[in-house]
Amino acid sequence: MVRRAPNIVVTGTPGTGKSTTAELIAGSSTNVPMRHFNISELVKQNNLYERYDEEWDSYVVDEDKLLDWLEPQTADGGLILDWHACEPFPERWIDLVVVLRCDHTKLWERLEARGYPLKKIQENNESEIMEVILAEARENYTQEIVVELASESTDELQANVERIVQWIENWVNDHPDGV
Ligand SMILES: Nc1ncnc2c1ncn2[C@@H]1O[C@H](COP(=O)(O)OP(=O)(O)O)[C@@H](O)[C@H]1O
Repeated sequence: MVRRAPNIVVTGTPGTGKSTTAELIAGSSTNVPMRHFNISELVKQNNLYERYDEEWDSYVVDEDKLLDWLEPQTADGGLILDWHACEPFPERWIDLVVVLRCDHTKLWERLEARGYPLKKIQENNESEIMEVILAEARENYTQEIVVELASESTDELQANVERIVQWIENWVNDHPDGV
């Protein structure tokens, strides 16, 4: 199957703005239709988990099941994979990895507003300070496709969406026969 539109990962610590960004990209009026896959929701809806972890109030993803489910979807491209991890996605599927970043004080406020328990806020805050997801992206994908973007204000949100949409259009123009 030929990929006629790129597959993009939008990753980052919870609260950095992945879903907001991905939704806006998918909703942009462009001639390249992109589908937003919120992986956490998708895992719940399709039972792609091993179990529910009560302590962390989250599902433990069955990565084999997730990848088997995603593989046919990725074949013709046009996916935005929105998740707080990127390492499981095979490099051959992916054309761009966007890592969203947010100042840890702002992130703390966003997670507090979301009603996360203190322990979960602290864990995510620390992960953002330690650049865990950025390191994961850099370790697992060729450097040219990894882009780090600050997402701390609505101006930045809008600029990021415009930049990614433009990147998608350029990709399609540069690959008239797909990849
Ligand atoms: N660039 C931004 N500037 C200001 N607020 C933002 C920005 N990006 C996201 N938000 C807000 O932060 C919260 C978390 O965003 P969300 O997209 O759900 O993050 P994630 O999907 O990474 O967990 C939401 O309330 C959202 O409106």
